[in-house]
Amino acid sequence: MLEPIIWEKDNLKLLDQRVLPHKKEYMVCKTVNDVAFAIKEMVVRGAPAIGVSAAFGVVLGLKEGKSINEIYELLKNTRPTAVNLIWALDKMKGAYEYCDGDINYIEKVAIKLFERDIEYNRMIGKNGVTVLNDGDNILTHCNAGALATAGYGTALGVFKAAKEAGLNIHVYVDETRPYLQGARLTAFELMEEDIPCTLICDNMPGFLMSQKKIDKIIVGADRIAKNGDTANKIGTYQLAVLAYYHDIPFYIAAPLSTFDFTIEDGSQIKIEMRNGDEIRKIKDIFISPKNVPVYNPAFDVTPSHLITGYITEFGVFSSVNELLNKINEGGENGN
Ligand SMILES: CSC[C@H]1O[C@H](OP(=O)(O)O)[C@H](O)[C@@H]1O
Repeated sequence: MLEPIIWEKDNLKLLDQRVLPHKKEYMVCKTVNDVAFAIKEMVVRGAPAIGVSAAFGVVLGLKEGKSINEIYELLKNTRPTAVNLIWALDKMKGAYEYCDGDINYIEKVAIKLFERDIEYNRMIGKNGVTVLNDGDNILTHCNAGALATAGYGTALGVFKAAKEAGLNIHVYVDETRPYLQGARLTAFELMEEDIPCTLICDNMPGFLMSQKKIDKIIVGADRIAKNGDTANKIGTYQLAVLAYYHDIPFYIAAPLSTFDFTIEDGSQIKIEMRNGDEIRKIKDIFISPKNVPVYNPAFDVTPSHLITGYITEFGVFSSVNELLNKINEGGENGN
């Protein structure tokens, strides 16, 4: 199993996703500033992975003697869209206040968040298998795999669980410009897992759908509002529109920590705008005029009416209300 995040007591090792798949290098984070840099520069990326890394960043910051509020603000301001970041920071701040700053207790909380992410991902995987059929061709976008989480994956966790369940599936992987999470990370993960996949350009899904070559779409998420509107990697919305037009089921795979019940709908989700050179360049080579104006939102928002279902650790739900009812019936653990 890939290990994107390794906690080693006094440092946090993060697999540098900027150089995958051809280089496997770890950035060793010894300070909270190192972790903040790693999140902002996408050394580590993916909503759950960002949250878990920030949790360990809190531990490193406290060991440096920084105040919890200073650490919280530093990490909170790295990337604005994935709610898992603030969710993890709130968990860590709550633990700090509960144990009055006992570093050993706080470290245990961070480790628990890491372990639970993997556990919940496996549950998401198993629940996701129920929406698949043997022989399905599934399209995914960006990377919602081990590299986007503590080490198993949400959307890719479904594909892993499907393989473990003996289903023969095939995955179309779009490249996902400009950071190329699909081409560089998802294709890498699926090849490592020996899950049949085909890499396509971002402009090809519509043609595949018109040929009826895609049976389902499963993607990850960065923030899901109370009404089910979902922020995910830029390009997700247009896939959902195409899926709706072609009557193809469109699923979001995400843990409860990605749901933001403090916001009513997607209009309240802050969309991260990233540096224009991410589009102007590929591997530091300009592919456009150096001073061409650029628009580079890292995410877009898919309205809930385009989403068939939400695959979570509690099960598969057609709406967020259905998920909330399940949780309220069975308590936090949903059973
Ligand atoms: C497991 S959800 C991962 C989610 O995060 C990605 O964004 P980024 O690579 O910019 O951190 C993308 O939206 C994925 O769906």
